[in-house]
Amino acid sequence: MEIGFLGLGIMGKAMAVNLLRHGFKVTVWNRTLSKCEELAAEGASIGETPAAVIKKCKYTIAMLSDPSAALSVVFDKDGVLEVICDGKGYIDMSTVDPDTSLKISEAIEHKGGYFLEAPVSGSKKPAEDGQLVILAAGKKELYEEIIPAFDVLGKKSFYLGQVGNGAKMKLVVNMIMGSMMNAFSEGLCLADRSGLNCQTLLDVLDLGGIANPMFKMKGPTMLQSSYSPAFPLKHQQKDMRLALALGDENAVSMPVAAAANEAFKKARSLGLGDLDFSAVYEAVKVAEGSASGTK
Ligand SMILES: NC(=O)C1=CN([C@@H]2O[C@H](COP(=O)(O)OP(=O)(O)OC[C@H]3O[C@@H](n4cnc5c(N)ncnc54)[C@H](OP(=O)(O)O)[C@@H]3O)[C@@H](O)[C@H]2O)C=CC1
Ligand SMILES: O=CCCC(=O)O
Repeated sequence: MEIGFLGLGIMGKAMAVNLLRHGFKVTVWNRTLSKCEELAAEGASIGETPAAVIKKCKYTIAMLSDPSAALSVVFDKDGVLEVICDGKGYIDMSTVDPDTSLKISEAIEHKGGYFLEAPVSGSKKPAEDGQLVILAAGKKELYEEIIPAFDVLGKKSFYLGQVGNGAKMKLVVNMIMGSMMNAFSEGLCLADRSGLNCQTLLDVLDLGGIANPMFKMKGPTMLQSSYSPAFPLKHQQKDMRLALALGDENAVSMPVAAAANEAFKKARSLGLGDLDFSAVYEAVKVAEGSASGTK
């Protein structure tokens, strides 16, 4: 199967490499074209524009930062829409809002192409290991045809029905995750300020009913103020913002998520947007007066 891949950031690069290593022919494009070289060294072909990739491949996957990037790659000059046609499939795995997905879907189907949204749960390491959780929605036939690739990229795929449901599911999951990360950060601060050992707190948490992989993985690095990005904080804040907008539309009051969003915004204003989202801990520390340097 020949697959196009648009967007070679933290996730896109890991996913494209995985496809190559499992025998797929992959043609890649990235806005910063130099990032394609590493993939070429793994055997990928390079497309000069999104349109060139679509032209060459029956199926193209996109993994882009946010709604404006997802729209730009489809609608701008040399974009997907210029060449997509009957029989071609476009799979957007970026985390965007349902309206963005719908706009892209309608434009592509208007040209005769097929569209699937398929955001993912899981970060850099699961992307490298093919252990993502795929939240797909849209054209069922395309979902069925692209399963061999999803089986390489993920440990489980869900088909959620009409376009928008994948985006909504992803935003709900990340809204919960962002709120948890804030509660965790406040807990670490409280433990520290009240004279407890934070490592002991991590050990206690890990043995109880709220043990979870995120606390286990991020806790030790947070205690070292080490935030090498797996999931950039600016993207987590984008997801909180999009989830809150979904809450607005549905008249769902989400004071916990709103407070968490404020903390991520504060962290961005402190220049932490490109670090891992766990760096929100530094913003929480600033708020209570015990910030340290980050790594
Ligand atoms: N990292 C993670 O743990 C996870 C991320 N996600 C989601 O996946 C998506 C990608 O995340 P991630 O790989 O971490 O992000 P990165 O910031 O590492 O990569 C973003 C990608 O989008 C491209 N891009 C940004 N703006 C534009 C634009 N205007 N036009 C064209 N391309 C653009 C970048 O190109 P360039 O190289 O030129 O900047 C890059 O390829 C996001 O939607 C994120 O929320 C989902 C699950 C986990
Ligand atoms: O969108 C990013 C999700 C990160 C994760 O699931 O660990």
